[in-house]
Amino acid sequence: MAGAGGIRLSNVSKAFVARGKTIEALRDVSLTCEPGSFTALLGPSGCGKSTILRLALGLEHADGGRVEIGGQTSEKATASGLTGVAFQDSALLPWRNVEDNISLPLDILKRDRREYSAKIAELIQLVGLKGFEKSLPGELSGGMRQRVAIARSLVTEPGVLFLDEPFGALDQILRRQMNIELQRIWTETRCTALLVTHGIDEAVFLADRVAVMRSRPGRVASMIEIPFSRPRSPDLFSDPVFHKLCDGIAEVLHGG
Ligand SMILES: Nc1ncnc2c1ncn2[C@@H]1O[C@H](COP(=O)(O)OP(=O)(O)OP(=O)(O)O)[C@@H](O)[C@H]1O
Repeated sequence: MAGAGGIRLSNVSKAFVARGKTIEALRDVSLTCEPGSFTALLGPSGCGKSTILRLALGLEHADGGRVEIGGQTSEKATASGLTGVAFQDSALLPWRNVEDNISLPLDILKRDRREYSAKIAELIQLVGLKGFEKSLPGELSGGMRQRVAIARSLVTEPGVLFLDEPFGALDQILRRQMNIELQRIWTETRCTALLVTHGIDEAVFLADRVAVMRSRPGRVASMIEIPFSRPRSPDLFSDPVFHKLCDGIAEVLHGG
């Protein structure tokens, strides 16, 4: 790994103009994720969570403030392969098999895929897809496709990993399993992770800190430290202290 880089947004603002109307997606957002930490972003629909990720990936430009990834601009961080990203809909190319989908970022960054063959095999093992190397996305279940997306996000050995509702389309049971797997994968890679999610329990289970956002304009309303030690056991999901914390976050989220 290139070394976990931190994520720093300082007083970031971003507005969009659509159909003659200005939408203030983010106003004065500051967020710092220390190297190697796991942060979850929770908030109502439209509060600007994905916009933060898009700014951090250099896919959008802030109107004001600064975005730094590992001390670099987001564009430089993305171009150097410091960042990895996995989206909700897995976004796999249907004509590429598992191995070829995982290696896609290498093609984009014009890296020699042959140098990564051991890494690709290791990632396939890490996400539990050994034996499916040559399978096409259409031959995989939703959970397996998301595992491919996670493996793909890790192929450049990124120091910073962005996850935009990676398990949002999965049912509750599979989602829990994937949460447990993601914890294991993150523990092995120790990259800096920023997870966008609508799941309070998912955020509390995985993160060191949960940032709760509010909308119109999008802003960080509260930062909650998660006290549970690691590794976190699946039993945590049924722990009364865990539930109390989730209930407290739900109150903050719903404006309590
Ligand atoms: N390209 C765009 N053009 C116009 N408006 C946009 C654009 N991208 C985002 N927005 C607006 O900015 C606001 C924040 O959007 P964003 O997708 O970041 O929210 P979100 O918190 O990720 O929502 P969700 O949880 O529903 O995915 C919304 O009001 C959205 O309509």
